[in-house]
Amino acid sequence: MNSPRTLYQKHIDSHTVCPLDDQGHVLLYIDRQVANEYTSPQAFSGLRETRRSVWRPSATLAVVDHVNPTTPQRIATMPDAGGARQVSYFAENCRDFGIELFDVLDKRQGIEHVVAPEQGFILPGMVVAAGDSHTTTYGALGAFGFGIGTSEIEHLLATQTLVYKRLKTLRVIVNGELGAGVTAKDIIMALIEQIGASGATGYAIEFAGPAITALSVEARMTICNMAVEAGARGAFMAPDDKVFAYLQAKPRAPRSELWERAVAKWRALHSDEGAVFDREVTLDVNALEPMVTWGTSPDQASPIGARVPDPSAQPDPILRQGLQRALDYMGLTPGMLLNEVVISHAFIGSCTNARIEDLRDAARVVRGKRVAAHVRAMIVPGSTAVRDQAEEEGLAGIFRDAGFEWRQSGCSMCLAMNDDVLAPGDRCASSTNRNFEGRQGAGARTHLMSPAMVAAAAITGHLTDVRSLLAEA
Ligand SMILES: CC(C)[C@H](C(=O)O)[C@@H](O)C(=O)O
Ligand code: SF4
Repeated sequence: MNSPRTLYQKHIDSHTVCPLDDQGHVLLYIDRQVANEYTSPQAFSGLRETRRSVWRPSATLAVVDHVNPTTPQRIATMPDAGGARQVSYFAENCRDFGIELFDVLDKRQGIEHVVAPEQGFILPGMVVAAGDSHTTTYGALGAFGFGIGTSEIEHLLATQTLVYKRLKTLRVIVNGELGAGVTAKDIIMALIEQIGASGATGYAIEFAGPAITALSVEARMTICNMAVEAGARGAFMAPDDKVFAYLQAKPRAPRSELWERAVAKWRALHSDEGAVFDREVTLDVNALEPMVTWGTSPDQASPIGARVPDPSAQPDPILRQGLQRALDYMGLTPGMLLNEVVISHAFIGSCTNARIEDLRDAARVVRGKRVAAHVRAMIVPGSTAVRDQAEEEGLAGIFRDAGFEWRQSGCSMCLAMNDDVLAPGDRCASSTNRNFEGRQGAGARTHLMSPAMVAAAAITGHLTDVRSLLAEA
């Protein structure tokens, strides 16, 4: 009898072309890849120099997302010369190598990790690699996604395979039931806080447990997306009926008999009873509060009701120094209440939290209220399709009426590679995934939180427990 296997082992076993050594390296077949204008240019240049072609052009979807502007009116020309070059070289590469491209004027454009699932381009059981670390997002669909570097992109485009080293497995079991106003973002932030920003380095995470099954597919994407902030190079969840329902009507999902056969296969995509994980972590979310970061690493986070930590209480001198540096950069005083931290900006966007459900969550908080006078608040939908849907549902109107800027889709202020950049000293409540120094602009300060929490901060002008506003409504 075969020994029980984890879902990770099943993904890797079914995609192993051949083992390469006895150190765990294999040649791994990759079903699909997504490419963006920022990390693909050198890979294409490499192919050009060596006169190689793309092995399977239909396995690649190309999306412009990192550098394009998000000004309310869509424009084909990039305002910045560097960005313009990246976008035009990307288009040239896609044309010459026969790859389908969603350019900025395409109605299907958006952030790659929002667009690929919404197109049904990613299906359960697939192994997906891309030149972007948040490719882990696809784990929510029962696919195995991970980020790769530029030379690997070149290898992948040329051969549809990668040299891959097996990871260790970590199962995160999430128990309990989320309270009102507490979301998937808070679960993943609490996990990262608990295990640390490199707590899952070397591991693939499988998320399981009742609190995960209870989540919508989009909420599960938030968790898999941010798992990379704990160091995981891959995160996934066993696909269930919710995933199948999510995928069924998507443009590129299989149809009729093929669909039935696919679903029957996908039902076997779970860890076997008795499968052994290298490590297991349990999280209980019954008492979980909305989380916010106060530092410059995603694990420097606390429940909104807490205070800014005091470095002098940290006995380890190295950790104490790191903590002090984070607080200096963030301009925070030890002991200060988190919900008294005044913000200048609010940003709802990114592949972590700018899907339609995120916008609905935020709109629920904002409806009938005004953004605080000293705050500049922006909404950058995760994709053009999300933007259109939000217009149709009347969410855009709610945001505009409240004083939010309603913009076009892209990575935008998640990493400030276009002209959506904060100034030194600006302080932003942000629904994104990284709060590193300078992430949203040199000298700018980022507080990560859920989109509903960003909405609450935008309204009151300071970090705020969203539950207090929901109770009022
Ligand atoms: C630009 C890209 C390499 C990067 C990533 O890999 O994640 C970006 O998307 C980010 O979020 O920092
Ligand atoms: S939205 Fe942010 S995290 Fe996501 S791909 Fe773009 S830059 Fe990276």
